[in-house]
Amino acid sequence: MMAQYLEIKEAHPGALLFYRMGDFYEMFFDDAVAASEALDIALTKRGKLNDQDIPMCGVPVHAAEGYLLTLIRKGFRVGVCEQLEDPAEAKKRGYKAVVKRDVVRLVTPGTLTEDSLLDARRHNFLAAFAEVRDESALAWVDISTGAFNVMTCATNRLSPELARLTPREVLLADGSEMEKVVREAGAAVTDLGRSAFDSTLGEKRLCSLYDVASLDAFGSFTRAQISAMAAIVEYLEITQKGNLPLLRTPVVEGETANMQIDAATRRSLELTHGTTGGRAGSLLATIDRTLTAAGARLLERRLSSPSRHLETIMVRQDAITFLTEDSKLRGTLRDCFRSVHDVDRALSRLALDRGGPRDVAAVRNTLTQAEQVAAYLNDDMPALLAQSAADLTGHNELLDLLDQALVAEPPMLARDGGFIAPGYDAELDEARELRDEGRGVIARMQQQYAELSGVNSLKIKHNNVLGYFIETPATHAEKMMTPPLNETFIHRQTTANQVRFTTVELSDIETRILNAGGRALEIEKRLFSSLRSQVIGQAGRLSAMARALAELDVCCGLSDLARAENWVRPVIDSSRAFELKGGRHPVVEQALKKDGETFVANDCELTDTNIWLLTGPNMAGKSTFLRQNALIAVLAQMGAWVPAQSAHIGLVSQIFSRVGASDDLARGRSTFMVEMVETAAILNQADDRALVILDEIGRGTATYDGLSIAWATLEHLHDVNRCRALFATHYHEMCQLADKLDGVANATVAVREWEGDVIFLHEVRKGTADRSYGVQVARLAGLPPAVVERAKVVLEALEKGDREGGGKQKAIIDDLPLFAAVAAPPAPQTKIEPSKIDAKLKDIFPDDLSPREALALLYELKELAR
Ligand SMILES: Nc1ncnc2c1ncn2[C@@H]1O[C@H](COP(=O)(O)OP(=O)(O)OP(=O)(O)O)[C@@H](O)[C@H]1O
Repeated sequence: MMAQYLEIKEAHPGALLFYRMGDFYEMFFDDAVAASEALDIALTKRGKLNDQDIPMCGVPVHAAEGYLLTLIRKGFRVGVCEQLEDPAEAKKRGYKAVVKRDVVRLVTPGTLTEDSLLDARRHNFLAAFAEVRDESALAWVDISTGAFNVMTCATNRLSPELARLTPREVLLADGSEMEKVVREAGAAVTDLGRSAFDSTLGEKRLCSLYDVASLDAFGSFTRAQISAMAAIVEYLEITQKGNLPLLRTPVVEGETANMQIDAATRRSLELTHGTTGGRAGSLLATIDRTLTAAGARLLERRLSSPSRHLETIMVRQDAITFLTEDSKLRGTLRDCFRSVHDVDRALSRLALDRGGPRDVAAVRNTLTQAEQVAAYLNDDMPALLAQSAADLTGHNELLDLLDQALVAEPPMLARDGGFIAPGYDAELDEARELRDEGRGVIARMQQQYAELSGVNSLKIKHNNVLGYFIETPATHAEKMMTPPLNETFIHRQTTANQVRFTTVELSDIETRILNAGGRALEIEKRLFSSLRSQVIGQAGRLSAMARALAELDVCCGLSDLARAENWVRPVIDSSRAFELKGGRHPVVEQALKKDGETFVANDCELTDTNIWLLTGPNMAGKSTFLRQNALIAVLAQMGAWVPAQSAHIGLVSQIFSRVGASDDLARGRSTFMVEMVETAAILNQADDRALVILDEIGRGTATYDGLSIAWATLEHLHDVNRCRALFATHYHEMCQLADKLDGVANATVAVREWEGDVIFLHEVRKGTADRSYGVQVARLAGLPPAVVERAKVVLEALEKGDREGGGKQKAIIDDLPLFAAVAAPPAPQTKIEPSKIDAKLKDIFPDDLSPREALALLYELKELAR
C-alpha cells in the first residue's frame, strides 16, 4: 500500500494527498505533519519505512469538506485520491492485493465547485496571465458558473485588473515576472509549464473544447488571449482529471469598457470589501438588495466594473426607472425571485458529475419561476426587461419532462433513490411495488411468527450482516430452539440479551425484496443520468435564463433601494459635467440612520472649475464628502440611481482616490512612501476624463515639505492632467492657488464654535476655512487636559510667530513658559457668563429664534444627548 501511496504522491507534486482508506482520508509523511498543524488534528504514526516511523494523520470522509476548505484557505492544494474499486474486488486478485486508487481531482483555490466551499454570493475566479511577444492578456473563469472572459492586459494593468476581479488563483507561465504582482493581489500563484501557454496548441485545444473549426465564431482573439484561455483549459483538464466543467463561450472584454479603478482606490473607497476585508461596511453591502445568489454575484461584478459605455448605462437606467415607477410589478417579481435557485452552480456540478437530483430539481423549480416572471413582462417595457423575457421562456419541453420525472423534494444524491416521481417510468413503478409489497409481507410474517411461537415481543429486523432476521428476548431461547418451533426457526446468532433466527420463507422474501429494491435504485440511477444529459444539453439556454433572472434581480434590487432611500436617476452624457445637488454618502448615511441621525447633504460642482480645494476643520466631514462624490460616480456608471437630489455626470474614465494613510511595512514602505507611490500613480496616469480625490497629500512629512508637495501636485493636476478633482488639505496657504489657477475653487466644511468647542455642521460651502480646530477635536477625543492646554499655548505662540514673521518665531518659542508651568488644567467652567449667552446663541441659531427659545432648545438637546 505504501508503494502505491508513494507512486501516486510522486505523480502529484505540490499537492497534499488525501489518500482514501475506508471511511478516512489519510495523510502520510510531510503531508501529515503540515496538515495536522494546519488543521489542528492529532499527528500519529503508522508503520515504518526504512526503519523510520511514518507520520500519519487523517480526517473522516463525511467531514472532509470542512477540512478541505481550511486547507485551501491556508494556501494548500489537495489531491483527492479515491478507492476505485470495492475492497472485495481487490481480494479476488489475491490476499495481499491493494485496492486500486487514484487521484480523481485536484482541489485548488480557483477550482472549487462545492456549495459548502463557496460563497454563494461571490464569484470564485481562476485567472491566467499570458505574455506572447510584446502583448499580454488576462483570462478568467468561474468554474462554478462557467463564466469565461478574456481581455488584453498590459503588464502594468495587471494589478488593477486583479483588484477588480479578485481571483483566488492565477496561472502564470514558469519564470513569469508577474508572480509578485499576483501575490500582492492576494491570489494564489500556480506556475504552469510554458507548453500550457502555447497559443497554437491552445487554439486547437479550445476548438476541440467548443467543437468548432475556428474560434472566429466567438470573436477575434489575439495570440496572448488564446494563450491565456488555453492555459485555463489545460489546468482544468489537469485538476478535474478530464472531467471538464461547462465553460460558456469566451467573451472578450474591451480594455476601455470599464471605468479604471486601481487597487488602492478600491480599498480606500471600500467598494466591495470593507476595511476588515469582508463585505461589512462596503458600498456593496449597503446597496445589495438582491434575493438570488446569481443576482448578488452580478451586482458585485457591476459595482467592481462600472461601465464607460453610455448606451450600456442608459439601458440599465431605463429598466431601473421603469421598475421604480411600478412598485407592484417590482414586488411581484421579487416574490418570484425568492424561489429561484442557483442554476449556474447546479449546472456546473451536473456537468462535473458532482451533482444530484436536487440540482436537477433546482433547474426545474427555477424554470417554473422563470415562466411566471416572463408572464409579467412584455415588449413595451424597456429593452433590458423585454430582452430578459425572451430568455426566460421557451423551455416548456424540458420543464414538462422534469415536472413529470421528479418528486417535489428529491434527495441530494442519486444513490439515495426515491427522486423519480411515480408514474414516470413503468419499469420503476413495478420494481418499487414489489419492494414495497415485500415490506408489507414482512410485517404480516412478524405477526404470524409471534402467534406461532407465542412470543409477543418477537420482531423481524434487518442489519447489514444478517439481512432480515427474527429476534426474541434471550429468555425465549430454549423454547424457540426445541421442537416443534425449531422446525421453523433456524438459529443464527445469540447476543447478550437476544436470540436471532431465520426461516426458509424469510430468506426467500428477503431475496425478493432486495432484488426489487436494488433494481429500483438501478433504474433511478439510469433515469437520473438521462435527465442530467438532457439538462446539460440545454446548458447554454439555461445559462441565458439564469443570467436574465440575475439581471432582473439586480434591477429590482436597485429600484427598491432607489425608492426606499430616495435616490435619483443621474443624467449621464459625454460632457465634462460633474454637478451633484444634495449628494450623500450612502454608507455613512445608512450608519447614521441606524443611530437616528441625519446625514447632511452637500452639492459638488466641478463642471466650470475642475478642482475644488477643500479646507476645513478635522472631523468636519471632508473625507466623507470626497468619497461620496467618487461613490456617486461609480454608482452612476454601473447603471444605478444615486444618493442625491439631482446628478449630472459626464462619463468618468478613471477614478483615483488617495484617502487616509496606511503603511505597508510588509513591502518595506512607510506611510509616507505609500502615499507618494499612490500620488505618483495618479499624476502619471490620470487623463482628462478622470475623477481624482486626494485627501491631505503631504501630511506624512515635515510641514513645509508636505505643503510644497501638495502645492505642486495640485498644479500638476490642473495644468497637466486637467482632470476633475477634489483636493482636501489642512494647508490653508494653498487657498491662494484659487486666485492663480482658473480651474481651482476654494470650498470649506462649516463648523461653529461654542464655548471653545466645535460644533460640526457638515455643510460644504464655497470659501476657505480660517483654522483647523485640531486642538478642539483633540480635546473631544480625550487627550489629557494638560496636553490640550499646552497645545493651545504652543499654537498661539506659533501663530504669533507666523504673523510677526522676520525670524521672530524662535524668540517667541524660546519665551514659552515651561510645560509644567502651564500644564495644570483650568477649573472646569460651571457657569457661562450671562452677557455672553445672547451673543453666542445668535451665532448659532437662525435670527428668528429668540434667545429664550434657543436656550430652551439647547437644554432639550442636552437632555437628549444625556
Ligand atoms: N455630511 C455629513 N452629515 C452627517 N455626518 C457627517 C457628514 N460628513 C461626515 N459626517 C460625520 O463626521 C465624521 C468625520 O467625517 P470625516 O472623516 O469625513 O472628517 P474629516 O474632515 O475628513 O476629518 P479629518 O480631517 O480629521 O480626517 C464621520 O465619521 C461622520 O460620522
